[in-house]
Amino acid sequence: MENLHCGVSPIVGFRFTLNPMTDDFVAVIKGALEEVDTSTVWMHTDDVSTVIRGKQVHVFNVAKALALHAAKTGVHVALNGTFSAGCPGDTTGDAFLDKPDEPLNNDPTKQYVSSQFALYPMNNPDYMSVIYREVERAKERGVFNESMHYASGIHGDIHDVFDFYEETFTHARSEEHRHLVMTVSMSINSPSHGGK
Ligand SMILES: Cc1ncc(C[n+]2csc(CCO)c2C)c(N)n1
Repeated sequence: MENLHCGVSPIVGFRFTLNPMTDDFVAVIKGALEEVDTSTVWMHTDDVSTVIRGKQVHVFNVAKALALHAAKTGVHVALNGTFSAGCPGDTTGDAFLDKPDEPLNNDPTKQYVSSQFALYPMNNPDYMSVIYREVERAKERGVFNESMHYASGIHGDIHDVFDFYEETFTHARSEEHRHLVMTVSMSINSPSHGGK
C-alpha cells in the first residue's frame, strides 16, 4: 500500500449518514445522493453510510450541498458524520485529486442548521489548546451556540456553519500533526427550532 506514513496523503474524507424523519426516507437520501453534483469526489454508498473523498474544497462543498438538498424537502433531517485528513492508511490513487479547485454546487438558499462538533487532533500532545482556539474561532465567526460535554454547539445559516467547519478543519491540523478527525452532528428542520 502506498502512503503508509501519517500525513503524506492530501486526501480529505467524510463518512456520513443522512437520516430523514419521514416514511419517504429512501427518496430523500437517494434524491440528495443522485441530484447533487458529486463528480469532484470519490463516493461510495452502502446500507449504513456514504463516504466521499477528494480535495478538501470539494468534500466540504458536496457535504453542504447534500445537506441542503435534503433540507429543501422540508423534512426534518439529521446528518451525522466524520471528517478525516492525513489518515495513514488512505491512498491517493482513487481520490480525484486531479480535479480543478472550483466547487460545482453553488445553491445560495438560506437554511438554519443546529449542530455539534468535536475535534480530535491525532497524535498532538497540545490538542486541548487546538480545541480551545477553534472554539474561540466559532465565537468570532458568530456561529457558536453552547458548550457541552464532549462537543461544542455550532449553529446558524448552513453556509456560515460549513464555512466555519472547513476553516476549523484547515487550522486544527498542521505540517507536524497532519492526521485530524472531526465529528459533526447536524439537525435541520427540527420542530425544536421553532420554525427557524
Ligand atoms: C448518506 C447515507 N448513505 C447511506 C445511508 C444508508 N441508507 C439508509 S436507507 C438507504 C436507501 C435505501 O437503500 C441507504 C443507502 C444513509 N442513511 N445515508
